[in-house]
Formats: sequence, C-alpha cells, structure tokens
Amino acid sequence: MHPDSLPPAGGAFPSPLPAALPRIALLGTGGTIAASARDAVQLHDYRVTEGVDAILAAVPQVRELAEVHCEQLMNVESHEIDDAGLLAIARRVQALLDDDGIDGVVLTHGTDTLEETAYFLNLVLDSAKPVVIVGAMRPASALSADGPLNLLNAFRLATCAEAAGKGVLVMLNDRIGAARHVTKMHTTATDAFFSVEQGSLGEIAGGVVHFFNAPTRRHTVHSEFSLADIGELPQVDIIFDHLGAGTHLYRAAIAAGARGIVLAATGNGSLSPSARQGAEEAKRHGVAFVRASRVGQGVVTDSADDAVLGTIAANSLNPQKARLLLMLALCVTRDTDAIRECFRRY
Ligand SMILES: NC(=O)C[C@H](N)C(=O)O
Repeated sequence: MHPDSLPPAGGAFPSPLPAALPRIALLGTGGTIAASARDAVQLHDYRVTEGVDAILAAVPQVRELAEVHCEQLMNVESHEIDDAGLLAIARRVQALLDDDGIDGVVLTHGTDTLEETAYFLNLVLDSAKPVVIVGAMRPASALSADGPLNLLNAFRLATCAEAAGKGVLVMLNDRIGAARHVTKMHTTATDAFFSVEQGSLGEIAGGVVHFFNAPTRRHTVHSEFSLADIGELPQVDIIFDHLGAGTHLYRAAIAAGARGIVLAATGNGSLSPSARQGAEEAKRHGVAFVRASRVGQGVVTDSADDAVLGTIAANSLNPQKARLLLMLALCVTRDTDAIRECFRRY
C-alpha cells in the first residue's frame, strides 16, 4: 500500500459523505389513496382513514429516493374540496416551493377532482421545481391497491431533474400526465386518466422516468396569474346543455351572483335555444360566458356568434378546467377579448 493511502495514525479515513438526497415535501389531502374499506375485496365503498404519514410508511422505498418532509393539509375525498380549500392547497404548495430547503412537492389527492387542482396549480404556482400530484383508484386496504406504486412513482418523478419546468405533473398508472391535458375518464379502473389527443408526457418503466413530450401551453413561471392577486375566487358556475334544456339555470346562476358561466355545450360548443338566451341574459348582466364542450375531446372553435353574444370559446379545455381558467382570468380582467386571449394561451 502506498504510504499516502494509509489511514492517519489512530483512525480510519473519514467515510465519504453520502450524496445528499433531494428534499421532497409530501403534502396529504386525502382521497382513495388514503382510504380503507371493510375488507380487501371491497374496492368502491370506503372511507378516508389514513394519514399521509401512514401512506408513506407503507412504501419504505421512498426513503431511498428522497428526504421526505411529510405534512397533512386536509384529509377528505376530493369532491369535498371547495374553492377555499383549493386556494389553501395552492398557497401551501407555493410556500413549500418558496422554501430553499425543499426541492419539490408531491401532493396526494383524490382522483375525482385531481385534474382541477392540478390545472389550477399549473396556472398559479410560481416555481420551476417539480410538483407531482398522485392519487389512486383503489383504497389502501384493497387487494392490488394501486396507491403504493403510484406514490413511489410520484417520488421517482419528483426527484428526476427532467421533471423540473414542465408544470404540474399527474402520476397514476405509470403514466406522466400534464395538468393542462389529463382528465379522469373512467369511474373505477386503475387506468382512469387519459390525455386523449395530446398524449401523456411520458411513463415510468423499469423504475426509470421516460419523458417523450413537454407541455406547450403557458404554466407556472410563465403564467401571468399569481396567488398574490387573489383574495377569494369569483363565482363561476357550470351549466350542462342538453336536449330539452330550460333557461332557469342561467337566471338562477346570475341571480346567485355568478361572475361567469361555463356552458358544457353540445358538440363544438353549439348553443341550444335556451343556452343562447342564457348567453344573452349573461351579456346583459356583464357575466362572462364560456362555451366548452360536453363531448370530451377536441377544440371548441371560435364562432361568428361570439362577437354578437360576447361568448368565449374554451379551446380544448373541458368545462371543469375552463371554469378554473375563467375564475383566474376574472381576478385580473373583465374584458372579453382579454379573457378570450387567456383561453388561447393557457
Ligand atoms: N379514486 C378517488 O380518489 C376517488 C375519491 N372519491 C376522491 O376523489 O377522493
């Protein structure tokens, strides 16, 4: 042995410091990933019972990937989250991202409204650090529960350098979804989330993150929306158009103080006679009116009638995401053309 490589008298060389693990905040909000049922074959009748610390404890492999800061913000099914709850989630995630000691955030969330929270965060968070939202379709108590692997994959994603700057990401069933595109399309299956036309951003296979696409619409650091500008979110209601629809829901929404209405319209954002009357009524009251589609795929194209009725095409946003964008747009402008521009940009 070369004398230089001998340990100093009286001791061994100090062992090299292990490479520091990324510091990831795990924020729990509830959902099926945190639920349990009466037995392992009951997949649908369950209650939220598990804290986020218990969900984490069930996947010890996460500790090999990250130093985890674990926090419970709420513990509810996601269809119980209201606009104030959505804002509370956004403000807490932003505070974590602002912390120099945190490299990224994993948020556990019920799947029913996961796409809404994901898209809202995508529009308001001001950070390029990875933010991954994860849920499950089967409760933690189920045979073949999907939550544990989804959680591990969420950490694989949140600790992957390539995930930074891609906006808010959704991780379920091995697929990486972009918040802007992904939507829940099945009531119970583990492959419930799809980005039909845009495709997923990538997948996790062999324990490795593979990105194939990047989101093109503005998000996070390139978004003009900021939590600092929002006191509370304006009321925006969604009305579903259908054969034989009446006009009473438009009048009710306006009377209840709606600042905006999103129509889940038929086809390419067509207006039934009652929806047209609803749009006219909205215009008279200065209420913004967005035409989204109930179809589930495709762009709602601009129409010559938009200029007459003051309506706004939702582009490819589904009604529930169009509602969120309209709420944010209304926080900064009441100008119809400016709101139209938001729907082209985000
Ligand atoms: N799979 C789920 O998470 C559904 C549940 N009802 C929720 O959204 O909280």
